[in-house]
Amino acid sequence: MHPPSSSPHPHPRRALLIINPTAGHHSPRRQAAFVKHLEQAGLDVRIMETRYRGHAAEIVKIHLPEADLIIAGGGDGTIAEIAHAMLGQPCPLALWPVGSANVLALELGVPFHDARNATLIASGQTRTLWPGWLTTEGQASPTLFLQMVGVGPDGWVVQQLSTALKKRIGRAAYAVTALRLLSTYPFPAFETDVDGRCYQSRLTIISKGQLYGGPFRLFRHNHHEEAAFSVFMLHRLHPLCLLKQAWAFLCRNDCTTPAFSFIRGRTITCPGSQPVPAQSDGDFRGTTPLHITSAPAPLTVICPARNQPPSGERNFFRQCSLNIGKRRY
Ligand SMILES: Nc1ncnc2c1ncn2[C@@H]1O[C@H](COP(=O)(O)OP(=O)(O)OP(=O)(O)O)[C@@H](O)[C@H]1O
Repeated sequence: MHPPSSSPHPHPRRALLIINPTAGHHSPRRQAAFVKHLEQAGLDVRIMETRYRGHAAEIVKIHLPEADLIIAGGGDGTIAEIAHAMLGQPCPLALWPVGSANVLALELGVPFHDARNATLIASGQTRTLWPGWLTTEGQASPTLFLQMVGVGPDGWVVQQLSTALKKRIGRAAYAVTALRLLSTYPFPAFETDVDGRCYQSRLTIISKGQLYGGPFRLFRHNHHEEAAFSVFMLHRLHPLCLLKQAWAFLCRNDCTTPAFSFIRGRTITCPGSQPVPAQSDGDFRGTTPLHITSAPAPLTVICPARNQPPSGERNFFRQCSLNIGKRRY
């Protein structure tokens, strides 16, 4: 049913590079060097910089017919915005990961070395991904996501995050904001319905990939090429359950505490009698009630062939992440 997942794309030559100049690791100098690498690899590059949120989608709508491929220069939010505007088109999407977290690029094994990435982009090696499709309360139309959705404290942290702080200290801004959770966020319980089964949760993470918050591996499986998701739910805040889970995590044991669930699902709904904040791919998306399913069409993305471990997994984190990876999803 799904199209072939890994194939070379025929002669992509006219590249449209759409750049978010406010993204965490972008600089004009790095941009000039990257463009040179792309040109040396044989691509004709046209550069367009965004001026505001939503501008990248407008650029795609206007200039897509003149491009053989589009390169999204930014973080996960900009990539998702561009991917949404390209959905259903045969034109492939390449990534230039210059955001703060770049979780999708880590997940897909896109090189962070710009010369190597330019060579990959020119090679036209693609995979076919099935993005997620999120609708939240008050949203006129669904939002595409490529990596994950967080509902509850995760959504609250992204909602409260100061853009200036993120620009100054990068990913650490999430941790600093998260410290305020304990004093400010009420941790309400809310319903999460996964393929018709209903759970009580205080934090729900719906993910296409394995990584969370950068190089941390939370899930064992990767569903980028399937119309499915991994779902993590935190059911209880009982300190003993949390300690038990933390201990099992450190000892690399499986843990049967009822505080957590890892399951797989295709359709997720949080009906929400009270509004609970949600984020997708690092941007605040509103509140519950929300509904998640797969996007109506796949997306062709230039990246290495599958079955390589996520490129961002570092040794220390690999040790930790293997623990949680041993568990369910
Ligand atoms: N010129 C712009 N000014 C302000 N916001 C922009 C601009 N261009 C894009 N955006 C929006 O900024 C949001 C965040 O940007 P982006 O994801 O590229 O970088 P980041 O937040 O540094 O990286 P990451 O998502 O990996 O943490 C995106 O949702 C995007 O739509």
